[in-house]
Amino acid sequence: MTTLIRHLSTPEGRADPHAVYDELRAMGPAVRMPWGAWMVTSHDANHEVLSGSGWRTVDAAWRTARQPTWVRHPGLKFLHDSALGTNPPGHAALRRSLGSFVSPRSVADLTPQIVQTVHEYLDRFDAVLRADGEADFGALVGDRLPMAVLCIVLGLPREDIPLLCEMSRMLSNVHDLAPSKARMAQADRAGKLWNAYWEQLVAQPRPRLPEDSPLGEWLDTETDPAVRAVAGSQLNVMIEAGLETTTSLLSDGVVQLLRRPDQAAWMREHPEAVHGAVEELVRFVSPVQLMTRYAAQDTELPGGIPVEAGQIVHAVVAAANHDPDAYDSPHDLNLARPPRRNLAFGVGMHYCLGAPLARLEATTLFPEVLRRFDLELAGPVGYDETLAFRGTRSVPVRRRPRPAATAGAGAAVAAGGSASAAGPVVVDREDAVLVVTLTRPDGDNRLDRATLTALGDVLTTLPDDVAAVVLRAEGRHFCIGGDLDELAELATDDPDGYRNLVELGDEVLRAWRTCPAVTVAALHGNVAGTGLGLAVASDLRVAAEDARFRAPETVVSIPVGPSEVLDRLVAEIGSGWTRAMLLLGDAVNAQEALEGGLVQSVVPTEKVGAEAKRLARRIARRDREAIRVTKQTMARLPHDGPDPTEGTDAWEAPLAQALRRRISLGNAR
Ligand code: HEM
Repeated sequence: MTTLIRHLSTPEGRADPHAVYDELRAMGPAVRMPWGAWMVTSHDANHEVLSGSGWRTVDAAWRTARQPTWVRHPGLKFLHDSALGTNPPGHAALRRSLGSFVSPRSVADLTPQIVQTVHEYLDRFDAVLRADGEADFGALVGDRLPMAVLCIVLGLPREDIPLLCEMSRMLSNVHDLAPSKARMAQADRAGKLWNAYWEQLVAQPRPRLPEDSPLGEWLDTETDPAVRAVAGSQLNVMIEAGLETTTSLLSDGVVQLLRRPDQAAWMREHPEAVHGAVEELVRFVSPVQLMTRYAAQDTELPGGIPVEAGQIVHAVVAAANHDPDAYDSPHDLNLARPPRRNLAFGVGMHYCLGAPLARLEATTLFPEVLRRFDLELAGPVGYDETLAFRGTRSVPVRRRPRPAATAGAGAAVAAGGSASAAGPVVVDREDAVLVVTLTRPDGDNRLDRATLTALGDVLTTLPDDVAAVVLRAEGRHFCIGGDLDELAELATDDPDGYRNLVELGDEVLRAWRTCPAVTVAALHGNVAGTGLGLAVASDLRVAAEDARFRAPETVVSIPVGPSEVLDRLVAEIGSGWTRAMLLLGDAVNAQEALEGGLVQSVVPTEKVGAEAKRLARRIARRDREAIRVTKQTMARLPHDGPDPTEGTDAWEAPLAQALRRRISLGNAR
């Protein structure tokens, strides 16, 4: 057993502790450690020990009875003054007082500032990567960003970030399973430093705190003397709890995404599913590996194992989060995994107070890393010695070499102003504005495979310095939808090709919706089916007076299934209007579209392109970063109604059937 546990501290064990956790799990529901404590690895046992009424977190009373010298260690003193190291009845007041810093409301108010900070740290990382060809994501982002965010949340001076990181990291040694004397001594030194820092921070008239500092406000308004007496300890533990954990999630999360390009690609393609994807990363990484509890009285662990009052149990949540009885293929990262609550943020009365904040950081950072960089690991990942945390430190990365560029199949890109006439899509560049024109007037700009591919190419090769993209069309109509004839033929002759084309349509609409530049659609004539989807996936929509909007599918006996078009329609005009458009199939004219929120302005038909370009040029003059962050923030807002992209598979068969029926009836559009 000693050898097995020791292996956890070796570089191999730190890199992959699950081989050991699996072995421990195979030994039974609870395993006795050489130092007399029990260790539990199953999901059920972890859940019981962390949230059952017969268990207590290790507190001052337990320490005094068994380790009377604990009071000599400031780090342990902070811990047992704080919510994290306290049991009822004292715990509730301490937890309540900390809650104000990280309530969902406070986090929502600070979101723009936090999102901005994520970008700022990625810019710094980018600069080093450009200059040196390689950069340590762990040191430059994972280590520092969580502290920068904590400084915003608490209102601490930003120049203190390096000192706070240093102190906090050394102090967190006290949470480890069996910290060495050297690591305890390091924590003790850091504890003294913290005491001096805290005194200076709160000394009246508090010159070190920014004017609107939440901590300053808290110090002015918190009246409970029991809470005030331990304010410094509480703040210290809050920082420790928020730093080490979030660092591991951000750094190790990126490691896992780089190791699994298929999962990274999935995340890129499914921005709408980022919350579930982050929960899976939290489960997979489990920044807190284990937590410790003691039995309040003589009791039993699941499996009938007797435990005496006061005896210690280590709940290995990292193992519980990889328990095959709780998760299918638990050692596979699967960002599309059906939701099931994991234990990474704990469970029960000590459930993580900072979870909304950590989630915000992660849901902002991961997609942004994937959007901005194509990275690979440039060397081994470095982990700390700690067993209690994942302890991810250095993550050396470099840009992945690009395969030789291939020209877009159908998009003709003209760099300096004049557009080429080839292909179903023509692209014209005017400074920071790109004008994309659908040029298949003969086919009423139907979105066939060639047009979708060309549009997709435009988006994947979009230069970074393009601020806005105008989408317009030649001919009588903007776009009358997908090419149903092409789809119907495929549905009959080539099921794979058919499925592939349906997916391509959704992918292009998704890419258009998540385009980093602002998109402006100039809409005239008929705007129908997938064409309507392109319109509603655009950020801004200008309608010509002759524009008519329509979702004609049910009129021609085609069922409407979960799709980007449906998702966007519900988000933009609400489910009532969407229902009316889908079920009646009637055309909505420009004025009605304006009233229903489908477009934001209506202009004379001959001016629609010029008006869209005017808006795009206005956007191009704005601060690029402010626009980008705002667009991202908007994309995060939930819309009402269920996720319409769920259950796509169930819809594909009826659609194919309907299309085949069209062919057999010779039912041309
Ligand atoms: C990915 C990031 C994070 C993870 C995985 C995580 C995990 C956890 C876990 C497992 C617990 C329960 C400990 C126990 O039951 O003994 C906990 C508690 C706590 N966490 Fe987090 N945490 C994270 C981020 C944060 C952040 C950003 C903050 C603060 C801003 C924070 C503040 C706290 C506090 C104050 C507690 C103690 C709550 C109590 O005892 O009532 N955490 N966290």
